[in-house]
Amino acid sequence: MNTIDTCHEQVISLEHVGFGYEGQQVFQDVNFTVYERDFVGVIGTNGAGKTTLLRLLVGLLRPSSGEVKLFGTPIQRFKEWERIGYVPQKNSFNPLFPATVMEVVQSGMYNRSRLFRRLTKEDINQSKDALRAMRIEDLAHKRIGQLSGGQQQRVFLARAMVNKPELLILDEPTVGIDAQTQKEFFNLLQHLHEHHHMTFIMVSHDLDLVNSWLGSDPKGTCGKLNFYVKHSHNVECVEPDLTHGVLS
Ligand SMILES: Nc1ncnc2c1ncn2[C@@H]1O[C@H](COP(=O)(O)OP(=O)(O)OP(=O)(O)O)[C@@H](O)[C@H]1O
Repeated sequence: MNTIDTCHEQVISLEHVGFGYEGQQVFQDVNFTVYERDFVGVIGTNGAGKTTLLRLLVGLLRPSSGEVKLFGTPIQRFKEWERIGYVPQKNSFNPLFPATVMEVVQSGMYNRSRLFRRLTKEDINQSKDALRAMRIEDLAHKRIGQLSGGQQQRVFLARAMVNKPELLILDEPTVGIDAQTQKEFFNLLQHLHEHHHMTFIMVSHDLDLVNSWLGSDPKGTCGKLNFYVKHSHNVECVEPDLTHGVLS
């Protein structure tokens, strides 16, 4: 996808990828590459295949042809899922789900190797930082099922960011979130992209936002999908927390 800048490692590559549901072809022969420190905005009409594309990238769907690679490894052999944060479209918790907001956010820190390990003080500070980034510190001890849809979405975003993933995959992340929080969230994403060596791929219906941030010229197309790409070469911040650059 980003044909100009080859100074960084490949984070995602799709090589001749095809996919269809029960005979209905969604993609054919898709080729693109996302490099470290790219921010990719994916725009397309309803049904164009945006969610399907992201589900292929996180291994929830398998391509019917071609190959998906993450960080240079074919996805069927990829194991380092803690390097990736994913926020699917339209999450919601059953009102009876027993976990608190803090527990849901901290569940983003577990992977197979850490499953039975106690959280360290640093882990706890990191989870508080993610809650602060999404302005939900005051909800930390509430049950997730009792929150509004927009509040729950903020919890999913905090959960995806708690490990400070190298690649963040977002499917219409701010649907249902109020305007002020959306603005703060996009400021945070922008800062993380520009100064924290993170790579992003985000589906959005907000063409104005994508154009104002990533430019009005798509760098690639795949069927009915358009990819807008911005690459960062900015100096990186040394501060480890998520919120230092954007929130007071
Ligand atoms: N589980 C499924 N089984 C069969 N067909 C599906 C399934 N999920 C999606 N599709 C079809 O695949 C195509 C792409 O769907 P997808 O959800 O990826 O589109 P999208 O671009 O994310 O749409 P939207 O903007 O409405 O969210 C659509 O024609 C849809 O009807």
